[in-house]
Amino acid sequence: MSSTDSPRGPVDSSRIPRYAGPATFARLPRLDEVGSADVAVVGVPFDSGVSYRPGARFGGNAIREASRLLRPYNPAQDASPFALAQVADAGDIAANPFDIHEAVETVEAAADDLLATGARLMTLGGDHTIALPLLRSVAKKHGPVALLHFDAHLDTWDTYFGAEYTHGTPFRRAVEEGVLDTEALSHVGTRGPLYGKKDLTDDAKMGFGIVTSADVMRRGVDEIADQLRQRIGDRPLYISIDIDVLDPAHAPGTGTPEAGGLTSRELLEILRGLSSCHLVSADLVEVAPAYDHAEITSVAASHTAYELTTIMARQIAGGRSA
Ligand SMILES: N=C(N)NCCCC(=O)O
Ligand SMILES: [Zn+2]
Ligand SMILES: [Zn+2]
Repeated sequence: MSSTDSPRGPVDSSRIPRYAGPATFARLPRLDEVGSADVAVVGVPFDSGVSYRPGARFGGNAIREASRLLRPYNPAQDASPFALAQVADAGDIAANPFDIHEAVETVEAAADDLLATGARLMTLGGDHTIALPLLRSVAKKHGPVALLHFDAHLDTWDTYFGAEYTHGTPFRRAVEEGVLDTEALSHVGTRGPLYGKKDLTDDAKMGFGIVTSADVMRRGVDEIADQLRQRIGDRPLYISIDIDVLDPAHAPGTGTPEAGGLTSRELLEILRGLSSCHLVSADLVEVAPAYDHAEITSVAASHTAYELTTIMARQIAGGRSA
């Protein structure tokens, strides 16, 4: 978007029924219709890194479908994100489903290209493997970034079946590669059985702090958001959200569900509490629509991506650099 143009927003659902036409995120224009964007919503239909149920390759398009009902004004953040910044749907990155190493390279290169245009990324997965190339790309631009990782799982395991790139291992690789600022790493919503206590000690050695889903329930969303904000400070922040951070009642459509998770209300409120953080890009992964019911999961995901997009748009409008 050139500085003189105002952003092109979503299709007006009071004139064209919201269920008409092909789905883009929030009925926004495609990136090729607007030339460039401040926030690029991009899909990565890739799920060859999963350890249990497959199907997250269909997540991005399910979120786009569910996002038809989003409206332009976000009262929770008192902002009209699509008027504050040009947000556009950049389509999908074509990652090779039969070669994980090649797919990881493809995602990194495509993210590099989008970031080089000055856009921030709101990536719709895909499985959690894709966080690694996205973090590599973001770190090339910003240096090591703070990470807020919302997930039932740690995803700092070493390998599965000898494979280093899987959906359970991206954040260990990211720490090893130096793309994360190890002073500001937090998991939020962690719960469920582990392979052993060593999973936790290894994770702590990498620098991660853990806010369990029980912590969120006991201490409440405001206190948790305050604590996270303090840890992040002014650092460039990347937020990675695995939809399985939500309880299976709120997100049945995912590959490795664990009981006892966050409500969608808790997740959305914690994110709103982070609106002053310097959010440089974000991903939302592990939506697997084949296990969903009545779009429960993809509706929650669409609202989650909307809050993240709103945070980025407000900062862009406030003059904060990408
Ligand atoms: N859903 C993600 N990203 N990871 C789960 C890996 C859990 C496991 O297979 O042990
Ligand atoms: Zn997970
Ligand atoms: Zn995960």
